[in-house]
Amino acid sequence: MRIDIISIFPEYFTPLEVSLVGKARERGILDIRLHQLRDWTHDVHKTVDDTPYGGGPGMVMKPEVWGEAIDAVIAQGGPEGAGLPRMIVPTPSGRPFTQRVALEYAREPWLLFTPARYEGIDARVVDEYRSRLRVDEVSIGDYVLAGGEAAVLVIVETVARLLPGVIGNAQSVADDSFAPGPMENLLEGPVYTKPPVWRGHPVPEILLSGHHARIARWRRDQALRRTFEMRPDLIARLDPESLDERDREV
Ligand SMILES: N#Cc1c(-c2ccc3cc[nH]c3c2)n[nH]c1N
Repeated sequence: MRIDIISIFPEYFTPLEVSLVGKARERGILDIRLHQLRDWTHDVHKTVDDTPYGGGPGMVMKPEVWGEAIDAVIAQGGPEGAGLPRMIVPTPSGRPFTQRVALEYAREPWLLFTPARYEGIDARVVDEYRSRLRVDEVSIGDYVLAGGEAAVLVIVETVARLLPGVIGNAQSVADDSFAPGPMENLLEGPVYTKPPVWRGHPVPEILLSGHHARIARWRRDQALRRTFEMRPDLIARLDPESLDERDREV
């Protein structure tokens, strides 16, 4: 997968050089390219923003600069056969970024991220590229960041771990909270490792039993309880068909 990120803070993406994403890049699973938006300005101050039409606080990012930058990245071409990139615009007013959306993105050969700053990008940029590309305006949550870069970090890491070969144990991905399937809309329960007792806190006996069916049942019970406690809104979204008799008792 090829990922291009255009930003006025390319240094914000240093975390993508380490850990899981960094290793995926070293192994050639991910090709991430960073671009400094100011490289497409033409004034001595490298201006990327201006005052909003209609008045109001803050500044708006200029369409000309973004247009030249996006056109240049597209012109570089992507992976063979990839065609044009899917453009992802982080914004608090976007559709929710969920595990299901991440799975969609993980199937794409080429993603182009355009994280904004200030009050956002002139709306005509999205209008322009919707006529040429698939453009997604997405939000990573109901709170307001100072810019889109942190959202790109979240999205890239979430997508990268879904790529074949990135996570050693594919079952771990399949067992994720929110992963489509038996765990969709369920939170993962508690996890434990050695020692069997730590500061007087024992590991639940069932986990030491070696009885895999009972352990699986216990884990599902814990997931249902945790979801009920922490995210009752998700319980309402559970498909009743996916619940067995035991689930209904939890
Ligand atoms: N995604 C997302 C966002 C943002 C966000 C995204 C872009 C900009 C540009 C200026 N401020 C921004 C906030 N806030 N909260 C989210 N869930």
